[in-house]
Amino acid sequence: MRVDIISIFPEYFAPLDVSLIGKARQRGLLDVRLHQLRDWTHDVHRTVDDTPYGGGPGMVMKPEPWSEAIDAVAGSAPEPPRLVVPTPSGRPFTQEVALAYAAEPWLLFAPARYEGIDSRVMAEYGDRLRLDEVSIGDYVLAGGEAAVLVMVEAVARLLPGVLGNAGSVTDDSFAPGAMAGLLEGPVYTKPPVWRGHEVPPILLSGNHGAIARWRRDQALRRTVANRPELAARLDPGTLDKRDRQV
Ligand SMILES: NC(=O)c1ccno1
Repeated sequence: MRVDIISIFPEYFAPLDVSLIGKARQRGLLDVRLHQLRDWTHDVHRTVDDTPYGGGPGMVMKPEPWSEAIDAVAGSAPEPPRLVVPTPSGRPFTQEVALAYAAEPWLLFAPARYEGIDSRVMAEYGDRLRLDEVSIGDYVLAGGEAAVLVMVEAVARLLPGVLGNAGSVTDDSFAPGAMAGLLEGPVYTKPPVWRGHEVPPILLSGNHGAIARWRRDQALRRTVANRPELAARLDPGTLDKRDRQV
């Protein structure tokens, strides 16, 4: 997968050089290319923003630098990238969206600063680059860069070969299949007793069927406790009799 990121703070993405993502890049599983938006300005101050039409606080990012940058990166590629713009006013970025992005050969992220990008940029590229305006949560950041880091990590870990243990993906919270719509339950490792806290005996039983049942019960309980709105949306068809007793 190729990932291009256009930003006025490309240095913000240094974390993509470390850990799993860094290793995936070294192994050629992920090709991340960073671009400085100001390289597509033509004034001495390398200006990327201006005051908003209609008045109001803050500044709006000018359309010209963005369109020149996007055209330079995505160009007239026969199979152009999907353009992803992080914004609090976007649709929710969920595990389902991450899975969809992981199936894309090329993503182009356009994190904004200030009050956002002139909306005509989205109108210009909406169809051709399958524009997706997404939000990582109901809060406002100083810019979209942190949201891009979150999305790149959520997507990259789904790529074949990135995680050492592919099973980690199938057991994820929100993963499709048996865990669909459920939060992950508690996890434990050695020692069996720590400061008087015992590991639940079922996990030491070796009874894999009972362990799987216990883990699902715990996932259901945590989902009901922490995300009742998700629990309410669980497909009754996926709940068995035992689930209903939880
Ligand atoms: N919530 C978000 O995704 C976001 C992006 C930029 N600022 O906030």
